Amino acid sequence: MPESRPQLSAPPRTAYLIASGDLRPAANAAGWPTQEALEKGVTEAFARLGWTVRRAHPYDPDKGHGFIDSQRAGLEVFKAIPPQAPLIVAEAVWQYSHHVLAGLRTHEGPVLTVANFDGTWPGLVGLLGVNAGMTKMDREYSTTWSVDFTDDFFLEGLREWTETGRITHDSSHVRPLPELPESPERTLGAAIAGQLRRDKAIIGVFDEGCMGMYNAIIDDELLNPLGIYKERLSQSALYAEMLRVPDEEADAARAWLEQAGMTFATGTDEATELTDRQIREQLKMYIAALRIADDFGLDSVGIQYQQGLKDLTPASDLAEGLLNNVQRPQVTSRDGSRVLYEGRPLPHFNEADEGVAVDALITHRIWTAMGLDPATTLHDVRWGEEYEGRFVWVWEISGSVPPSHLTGGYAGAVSWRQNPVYFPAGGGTIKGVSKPGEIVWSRLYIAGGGLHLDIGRGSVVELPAEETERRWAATNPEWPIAHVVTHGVSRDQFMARHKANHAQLAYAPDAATADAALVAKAVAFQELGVTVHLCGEVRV
Ligand SMILES: C[C@H](O)[C@@H](O)[C@@H](O)C(=O)CO
Repeated sequence: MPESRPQLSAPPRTAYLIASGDLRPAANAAGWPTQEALEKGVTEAFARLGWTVRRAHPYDPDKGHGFIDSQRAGLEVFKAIPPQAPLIVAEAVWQYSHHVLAGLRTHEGPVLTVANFDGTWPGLVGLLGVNAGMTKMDREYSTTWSVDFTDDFFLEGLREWTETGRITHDSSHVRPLPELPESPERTLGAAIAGQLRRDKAIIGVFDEGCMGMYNAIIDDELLNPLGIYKERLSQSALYAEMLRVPDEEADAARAWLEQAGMTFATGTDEATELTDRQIREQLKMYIAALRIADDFGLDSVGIQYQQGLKDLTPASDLAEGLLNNVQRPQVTSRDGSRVLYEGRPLPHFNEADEGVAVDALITHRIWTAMGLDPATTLHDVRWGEEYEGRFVWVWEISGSVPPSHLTGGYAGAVSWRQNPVYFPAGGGTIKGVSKPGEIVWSRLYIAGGGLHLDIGRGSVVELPAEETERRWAATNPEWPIAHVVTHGVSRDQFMARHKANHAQLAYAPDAATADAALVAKAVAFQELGVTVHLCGEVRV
């Protein structure tokens, strides 16, 4: 018989604190000082309310951090937490949600996720990821964030949570998609949805479940009614195909990129610098991904890259940004007889995020039908600060965007080595500054057992070069940056509402065209049975 465990009771005015971490030891050790500062700020703020914060798991001196660094570790930690205790999930780094979701699923007390509003490590990204995981599993939670843990918004939120077990946020910026008048965009959206349902499409997933992102897995039973089916592929097959690509083909792709104006910041130290060998392997991955996509007739593809591949070969980012761009080095079938996906992107969903896969596929089709640049990408919702009186987000995906999104296009794209903390085998990014312009932003997510889309308008704005450099230095300078202003959505409204670590964006040439494209996209999703929410100032 399994032994029963004694019932643990929750002490009064005490919250337990857990910290989910990365799976990669280097990332956990590097982010630990920032996590300590967050926990100190949170503990002091609770103390002011007469509450004690008790850490539920210790710092490990051998590992150099105090994060929960595996699902198993998470299960063990939860055994010692009284089931009814108020529980804080504190996140200052990127974290793998599955480390704690099992425990959170059955925990009976109120849960509060909290992050430092700071760009040093992707803690806000981690917070949004775990929130989205709990949203998908219908686990109730509250969430908050703070720059220095002394502001009224934060303290008032903690007071409310300690008194009621909940924090209420302002969601007055969200409304359902209303009945829309006849328009060419409405017709287009409905037609794109009809075609997808009728003819169906395939998204190819090279290993599902990247970095513990439970929220980024869309179950087939939710996905298939949209007409979208998964082709489950293995990263081993991708690597095997890379081995078949001759050096000359990869080198021709590199020559094409350099001809187009892209530069590579290369060196010779494999451990810390970007090398010609790494770039060659990355371009073999680009070619191999297109060939496998062609073999399986894919409409979109995603490479998770992490677990496994990161220890074998350089980062997938260079391949990913190129796949999402219309103009890119030409790739033929293995026998050289056919150009693959000629003159168009093969929409790629980074980190195998299937919410991105669906969004990118539909965006690609609508933007193409409207004669717009269909290049679309996700970004991490990384951080942000006010600049001259308005809040400007740092949206910064961890490696690459399609070069047409950058000021200067390929000429504005520089490839830097990925950070050894996350990417031991190196590889180059596609770094640059996203061009100023009008955008449609969105996110597909699972809530209440169904699919939802939040969609809004925004602008990518230009900031002075020094401000861009400051923001890069405060985050990851090797990654592409977008200075995003969300229309009619404040920082706190966005943070409270957003159900993903990622946000999708696509450009339009002017505001009126962006409004029209948003209508077509919203209608397409609605026709597919997705519940559409308009966020902020949106003209429909
Ligand atoms: C390298 C990092 O782990 C990133 O991959 C991470 O911050 C994310 O992109 C999460 O969306």
